[in-house]
Amino acid sequence: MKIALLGYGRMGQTIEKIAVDRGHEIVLRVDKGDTEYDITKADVAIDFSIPDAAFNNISNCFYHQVPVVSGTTGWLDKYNEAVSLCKEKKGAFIYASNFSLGVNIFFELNKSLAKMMSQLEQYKVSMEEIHHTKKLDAPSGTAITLAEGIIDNHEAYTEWKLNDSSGSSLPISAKRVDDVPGTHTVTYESEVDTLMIQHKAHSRQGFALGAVIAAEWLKEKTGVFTMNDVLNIG
Ligand SMILES: NC(=O)C1=CN([C@@H]2O[C@H](COP(=O)(O)OP(=O)(O)OC[C@H]3O[C@@H](n4cnc5c(N)ncnc54)[C@H](OP(=O)(O)O)[C@@H]3O)[C@@H](O)[C@H]2O)C=CC1
Ligand SMILES: O=C(O)C1=N[C@H](C(=O)O)C[C@H](O)C1
Repeated sequence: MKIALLGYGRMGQTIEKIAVDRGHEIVLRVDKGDTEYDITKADVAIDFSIPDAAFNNISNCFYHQVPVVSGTTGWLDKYNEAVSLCKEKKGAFIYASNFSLGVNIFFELNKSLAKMMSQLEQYKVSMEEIHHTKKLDAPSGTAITLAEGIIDNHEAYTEWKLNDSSGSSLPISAKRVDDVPGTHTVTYESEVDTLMIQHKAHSRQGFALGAVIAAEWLKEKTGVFTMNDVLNIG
């Protein structure tokens, strides 16, 4: 499979190694300032760029009918626009805030737990995410997906807020520490005990492998999909 990498930073370079190990060829590496490139030489594009660039990178793939997998976070105010454009241009698209297989299981576990805890008023929920200091967005895309999973399944919460537990807000704390690839913790606390679920990435390998698996799955499809479609869960 011929792959275009849209964004050749920490994730782009990790994806390259895994893709080559799985027998794929990288035919294009696009980074800041690269505007004149031929996306059509790729069978599939993988976008791990920056919040300000993701929507344009993804749209360009739709205009040229190149299937695109995006893991860039912090641009989701334009997600619905991207979905509409994909459908209009008969493109193929998967976005995930986290491509690691473990986190996608964690997302489902989080929803089931929220449904059960919704019946137990004595427990208050909070979330924490920890990432490296170079991360541009806060809270992380993964934390937002986890928060949405709780809000959809727990009666007491209607929105999430950074460090604010007032009213029906689910508080998220975002910490930045050198070199941490990504740790997410959901905590339910009562007066008598604490229940926690956590996913801790040991490196970027898991995110990159999931993105390559998603690209292999998407290559000859048309439509808008999620990692649940790829993994057949949820
Ligand atoms: N969904 C998931 O599983 C995961 C998502 N992420 C997300 O992926 C994104 C990238 O993360 P990471 O690799 O760590 O970040 P990096 O900063 O290491 O890489 C981003 C790259 O994008 C480049 N870039 C800037 N502008 C453009 C543009 N217009 N087109 C293409 N590339 C451009 C940057 O260049 P320059 O440095 O010169 O500006 C940089 O090389 C982030 O949004 C992060 O949150 C990260 C890990 C997992
Ligand atoms: O920027 C990162 O590094 C990561 N970003 C994603 C996010 O915002 O959730 C996924 C992962 O946690 C690493």
